[in-house]
Amino acid sequence: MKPLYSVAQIRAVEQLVAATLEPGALMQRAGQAAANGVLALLAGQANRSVLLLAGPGNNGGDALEAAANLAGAGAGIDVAVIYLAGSALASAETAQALGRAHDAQVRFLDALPDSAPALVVDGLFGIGLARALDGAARVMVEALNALGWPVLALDVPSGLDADTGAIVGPDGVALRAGRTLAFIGNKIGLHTFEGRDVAGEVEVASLAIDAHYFPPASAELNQAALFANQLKPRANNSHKGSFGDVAIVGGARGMAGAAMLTARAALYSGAGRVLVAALDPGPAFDSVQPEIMFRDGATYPLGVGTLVMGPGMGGSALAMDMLARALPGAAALVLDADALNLIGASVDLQKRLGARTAPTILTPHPLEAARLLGISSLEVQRDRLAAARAIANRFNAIVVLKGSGSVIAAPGGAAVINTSGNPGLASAGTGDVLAGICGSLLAQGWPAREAALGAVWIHGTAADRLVSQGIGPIGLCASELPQAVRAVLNELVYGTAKNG
Ligand SMILES: NC(=O)C1=CN([C@@H]2O[C@H](COP(=O)(O)OP(=O)(O)OC[C@H]3O[C@@H](n4cnc5c(N)ncnc54)[C@H](OP(=O)(O)O)[C@@H]3O)[C@@H](O)[C@H]2O)[C@@H](O)CC1
Ligand SMILES: Nc1ncnc2c1ncn2[C@@H]1O[C@H](COP(=O)(O)OP(=O)(O)O)[C@@H](O)[C@H]1O
Ligand SMILES: [K+]
Repeated sequence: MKPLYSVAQIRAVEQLVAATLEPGALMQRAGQAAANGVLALLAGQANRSVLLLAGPGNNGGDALEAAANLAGAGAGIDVAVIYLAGSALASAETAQALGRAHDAQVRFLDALPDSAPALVVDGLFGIGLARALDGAARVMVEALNALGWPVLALDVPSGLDADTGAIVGPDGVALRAGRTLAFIGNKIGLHTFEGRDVAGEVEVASLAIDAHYFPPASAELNQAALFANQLKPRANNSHKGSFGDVAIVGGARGMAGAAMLTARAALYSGAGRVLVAALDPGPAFDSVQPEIMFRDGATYPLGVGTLVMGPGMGGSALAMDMLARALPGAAALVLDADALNLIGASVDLQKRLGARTAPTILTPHPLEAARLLGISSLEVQRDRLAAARAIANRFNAIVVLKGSGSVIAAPGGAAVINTSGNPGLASAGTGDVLAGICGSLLAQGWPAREAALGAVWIHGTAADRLVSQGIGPIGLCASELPQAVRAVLNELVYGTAKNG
């Protein structure tokens, strides 16, 4: 498991452990871990200067401890500190760390130096950040963001909400770090919304705290281990019926492409047979992918198999009627795009959705999630975990809240945050592909939660693979994903993929 903790949980662990140790011991461990991290990053570099920013609280204390350690490390490092003391008295631990930094002959500066240090260490604010950055801290963060000097954030990049991944506002700023060294445990907000961009690569320094001090994690990071029990090699004696039927219900006039992308994704991720139940007579076949069959949506039986409803479905009376018929049925459902918008606008459809007993996956992007919850997309983004959980609980379904750091939530269960994927996916049609993978895995017998976890991980990993081959992120097309999805899935099942 790759656990994620809330700030409240980390605080509780900190209190329990601190009571068993000498005062300041945890801060000293954090400072030592930070210094070790800096030394590792400086290995082999000619530039040996490090600038540490220390804020008024204990995050600042960590930076001061790290500065003292680096100055005393005998590694030829030029250590400079900018200490932005607050109006209130520093904690005893931070005051002690300040004394150690002075004793170690660390240079204290009043302003940013003229030339770039090898590394900036951000100890301005950690989990105690209570409001948007202002005054000197804000000026410094804006200047550093403009300069683009490499930054190692201690615990949390200053300005970021460690619970939600939002930049603390209103009108807030956060220091963009290339790396973050999280203390005690990994934090939710480092991995979703703005968090991935602001925190960069995240490493955890547990400060030698024993596992028994930790509560059950409030979330975890997605990894192949979470769905590995479904990755089964195929029997020789199998046939197309062994791997399920997926019908894509969509493709209203002018939007056939969305349904085609979903169908191709379902095919390339292993469904036995893939059909498009089209809302518009449109094309009779897909000339690129002739394996896909086409049916008239109006008469298609909606009560069996696996249906992916929504891609290019539109908001017509027929679309509404098909949803009303499918929701009470026994078909496993993936509901995406227009299906979600229709449900968001209809109390009757919402009731039918909530009453379902067959497997159901909802794949909203933030605006679709907002419509389902009757709030704004900004509110969804401000707490993505809470939004995904609320939809899962309200509609008794597995939910994938899409976007950077997609959140997968199950009713009453812990949420999972996905780490694969990149901005190459930020183009029209990639969500249709995701819905197709979800439907395909459901049709192959995966339980809904594993299907969602697997689909999101594979979809993101496929995009990462394409980018590593020079295909994107700029200009990566949704139609390029299915073949990469096939490669990733086969490697997972037949053993050569990294189970990251
Ligand atoms: N305790 C321990 O054992 C350990 C703690 N650890 C470390 O401590 C960190 C948490 O420390 P923390 O609680 O002191 O909070 P921190 O993030 O330093 O900021 C709070 C300070 O900032 C102030 N302030 C807040 N917002 C502000 C703003 N916008 N603009 C200006 N000021 C603002 C606030 O004062 P306020 O003005 O709100 O009264 C307060 O002075 C944690 O992330 C980890 O790095 C590790 O060493 C492990 C052991
Ligand atoms: N910056 C990003 N990083 C990672 N994944 C992303 C990013 N932007 C978009 N995605 C993913 O791409 C897909 C986009 O889906 P969606 O918004 O529904 O697009 P569409 O409806 O046009 O297909 C989702 O799976 C989403 O998580
Ligand atoms: K910080």
